[in-house]
Amino acid sequence: MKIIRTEVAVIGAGTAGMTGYRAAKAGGKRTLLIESNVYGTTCARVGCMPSKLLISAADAAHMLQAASGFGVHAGEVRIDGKAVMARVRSERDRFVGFVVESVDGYPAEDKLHGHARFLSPTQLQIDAHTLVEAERFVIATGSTPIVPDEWRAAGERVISSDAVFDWDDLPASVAVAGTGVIGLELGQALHRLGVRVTIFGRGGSVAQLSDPAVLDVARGALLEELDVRFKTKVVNVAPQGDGLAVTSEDANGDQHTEHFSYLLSAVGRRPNVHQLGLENTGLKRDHHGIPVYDKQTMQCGDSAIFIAGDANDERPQLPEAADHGRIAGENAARYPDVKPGLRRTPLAITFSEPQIATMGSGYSALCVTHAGRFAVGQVSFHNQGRSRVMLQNKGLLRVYAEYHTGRFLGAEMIGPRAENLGHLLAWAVQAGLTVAAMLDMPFYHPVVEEGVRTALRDLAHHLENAPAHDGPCVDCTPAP
Ligand SMILES: Cc1cc2nc3c(=O)[nH]c(=O)nc-3n(C[C@H](O)[C@H](O)[C@H](O)COP(=O)(O)OP(=O)(O)OC[C@H]3O[C@@H](n4cnc5c(N)ncnc54)[C@H](O)[C@@H]3O)c2cc1C
Ligand SMILES: NC(=O)c1ccc[n+]([C@@H]2O[C@H](COP(=O)([O-])OP(=O)(O)OC[C@H]3O[C@@H](n4cnc5c(N)ncnc54)[C@H](O)[C@@H]3O)[C@@H](O)[C@H]2O)c1
Repeated sequence: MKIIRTEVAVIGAGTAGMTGYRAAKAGGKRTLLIESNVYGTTCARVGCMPSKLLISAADAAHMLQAASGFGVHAGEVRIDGKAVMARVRSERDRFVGFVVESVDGYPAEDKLHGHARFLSPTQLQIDAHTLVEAERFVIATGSTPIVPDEWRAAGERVISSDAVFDWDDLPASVAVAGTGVIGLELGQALHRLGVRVTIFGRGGSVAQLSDPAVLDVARGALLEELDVRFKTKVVNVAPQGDGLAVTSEDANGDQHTEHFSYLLSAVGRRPNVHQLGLENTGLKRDHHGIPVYDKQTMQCGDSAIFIAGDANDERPQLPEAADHGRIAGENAARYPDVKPGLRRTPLAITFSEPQIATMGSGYSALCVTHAGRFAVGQVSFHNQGRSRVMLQNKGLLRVYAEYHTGRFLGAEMIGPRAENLGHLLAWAVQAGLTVAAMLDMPFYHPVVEEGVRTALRDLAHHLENAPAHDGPCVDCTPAP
């Protein structure tokens, strides 16, 4: 058995791990990056980038059909599934290539291939070939799509998002289980590319939304275009011909069996913390098996072990993986003198159409932290000038602010250009702006941002009716 001694060992060469590796090296420590699979990251290989490539193809197909609303007729629309998937794969490979090129640039002695497992708080076993002894560790092992065992038993036509980007043609039909981010992004994209798609949601949730009013509008907007069956569970999956028989059950208990080429399981992702030997580290773990860690430093307890990216399941998104990785790597190098790193205002975007964005504190969280202490303003995009001009006048934006201080707290929306409005509003939250200060900012004409102004004016109006008995939040607002 080979033995390697190092100062920092980083487990996982995804976005969080690569960022953590670079930060620990910049902190002057001998660092080893351990990866069990191929290099290239989830984001580039099977995540953000290939999914957005598929969505862009779907947008192109949709634009041709939507053009008739402007009196512009494109003629017969033909979707060449092989060409669509060839572009998805070749552009994906290009992005993966950049990542692999970066890893190729790391010194050979800094890289080790194999599955890492803790034997003790200072030792890792790598497959059967190497023992790594390190002073400090960064766990950056990512997450894995959940495919329930009873579905998996139906064979290889039950897939996760990982499989979609390796298709060399578009299938005839796909059942999607889950109305989360992946279910909606991929389900809508496939539908727009001519695939027969049914999306099953066991409840009424839509992506990351929590505000009942926005959820209501979101469900309506999706149902106008897509076959989404809310409150309907997939109860049985069985092989049938070259596809699957999928049986679902609605809220009345009525069952329905339909044939699909594939079942795409989009019911969430599980952090990769279960085959890591964490029981040998002495770390305290939560009920999901994730080590209890500090969200500002990424440190697990007071140990020399740090956890970053999807592995800690806090905000499983690419920008967070990079931030976590940097903070974890810097602190691994600095240990025991760890410091809080920069955590940004939460921002999440679902690339459906209409797009969905949430930023700052969401409605359900505010109902707990600010019960009775926040006001709500809103705008419907139905009659919003520029949105109507573009034939994208669907959606609702709800904005939240604290009574008395007028501090802007967050927003949830489905609507046009949500990826852009989401950034604008997240920056306002992080800058600590009040609603009055936001309304002092420039707004051009005619722009979708005028819709934001309408919502903020509505919010300012509601802030004037602050309940007299309630002071500002003592836990979260600086003293006057
Ligand atoms: C379909 C899809 C679309 C997405 N779209 C977006 C988007 O548009 N925007 C966005 O912000 N986010 C998006 N995400 C989320 C984003 O991709 C992830 O949050 C991010 O890539 C996580 O990075 P990571 O470094 O934590 O994990 P990863 O990149 O998965 O890296 C973890 C690495 O650890 C390795 N590993 C695991 N266990 C071990 C072990 N024991 N030993 C050694 N190595 C190990 C794995 O092989 C892997 O290479 C999407 C995700 C998916 C699935
Ligand atoms: N645009 C983006 O930023 C983006 C895109 C894709 C993925 N992601 C990340 O990947 C993560 C995982 O995405 P996801 O869509 O798999 O998870 P998710 O948590 O967003 O959604 C899972 C959905 O499946 C439902 N569900 C759970 N069990 C079910 C069952 N047995 N049957 C039917 N439905 C069931 C849940 O209620 C939920 O609505 C996201 O949390 C997100 O952070 C981000």
